[in-house]
Amino acid sequence: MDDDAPPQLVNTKNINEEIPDLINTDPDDSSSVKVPITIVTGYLGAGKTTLLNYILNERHGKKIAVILNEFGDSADIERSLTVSKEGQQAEEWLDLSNGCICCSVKDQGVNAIESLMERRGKFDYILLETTGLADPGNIAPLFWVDEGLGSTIYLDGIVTLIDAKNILKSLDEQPPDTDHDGEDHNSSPELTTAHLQISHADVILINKTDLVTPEELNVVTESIQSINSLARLKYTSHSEVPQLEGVLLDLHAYDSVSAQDLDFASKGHSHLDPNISTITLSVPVLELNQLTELDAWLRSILWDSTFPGHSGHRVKEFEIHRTKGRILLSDGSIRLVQGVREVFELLDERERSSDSGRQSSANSPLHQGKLVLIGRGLDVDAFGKSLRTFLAIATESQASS
Ligand SMILES: Nc1nc2c(ncn2[C@@H]2O[C@H](COP(=O)(O)OP(=O)(O)OP(=O)(O)O)[C@@H](O)[C@H]2O)c(=O)[nH]1
Repeated sequence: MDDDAPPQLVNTKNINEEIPDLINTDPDDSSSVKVPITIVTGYLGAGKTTLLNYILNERHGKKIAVILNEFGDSADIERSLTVSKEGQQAEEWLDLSNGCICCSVKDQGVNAIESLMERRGKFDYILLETTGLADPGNIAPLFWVDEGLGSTIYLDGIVTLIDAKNILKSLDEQPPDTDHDGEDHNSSPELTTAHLQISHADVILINKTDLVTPEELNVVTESIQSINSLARLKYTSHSEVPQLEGVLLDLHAYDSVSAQDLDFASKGHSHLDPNISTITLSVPVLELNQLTELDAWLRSILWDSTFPGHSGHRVKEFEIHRTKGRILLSDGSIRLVQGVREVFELLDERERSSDSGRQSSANSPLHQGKLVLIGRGLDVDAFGKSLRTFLAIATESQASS
């Protein structure tokens, strides 16, 4: 964030003195409610800081805490997890005139959030701006899994900003040979940071639309949708998003899966990018006991990057960044599938809709289940065949035993 922005900042050096007032033992108050966090990512210069300044200066009725830091890659996260709190705390806390608070942190990713949570009650939303080189797939599971930070925070969504003028160049860049942790766990020399930021996004803001022609914008849109057909797209100039609610914030992207989103993803977007794409698989109506097989199939493709029953060497055939699905069961119930990289959940829709206060009636009925996968090297026919075969073999062996 620029040193000279945003305006009207009031320095709250003595913020710690206010903490006792914020601690409330009433279980019904805000301190027992999980706080949503939205990750704002995007390549260098895409407009992330401009977006946060915009949000911090708008009157939106939310008390938003912003964290700016160097949440770059898994090596950064590990470092920040192991550094003691007294270590290299480099925070600057600012109270903004519209009720937001802002925390500028350099390399204390997880500690910054823990320290922020000590100020609960002062804010009801967290925005985390990552560096331009961050891979959101490394960061998202920190807030999603139900332990550690995940017990006080829930991941609401990942917003990726795109520089409409430069994105095609960024997608063509030669990526580094390995990740920062020295391991080639993406196993793909073809994917750039820009690919990863697009493939993990729940919302994509195509920014800097003032710098391109409508024709150029169409090409950019097609390229992005060919990578990630699930994300909702929004066009912006100077990162201005007049309505935040439901567009950037409060998406519930990790605890709900709407039939409309899956329908949209399967609308046959072109496969322009040779490396990475979105595929949609139809899943037949399953018996309750077939969920075990579905779970085993998902573990194989997400944990081992290979189809179950694959003999011989376990080579990584593909990599999956994002998984979403609605599975219909013969008893009329629905299971939701949510995944980021190897972390995934199979959720009962009824529980989730009451959890998140959302009603599933917003979802049009599907006659069969759907599973949407975003990742590298995904061949829709091979995946469909593997899933059908695996479920059929399991059903046959259950019938004969
Ligand atoms: N013309 C134009 N310029 C923009 C727009 N959005 C942002 N900018 C400018 O682009 C530059 C980079 O914007 P930032 O918001 O700093 O981008 P960032 O993603 O935070 O950049 P890094 O922190 O370096 O990754 C700034 O000079 C902005 O004023 C836009 O929609 N149109």
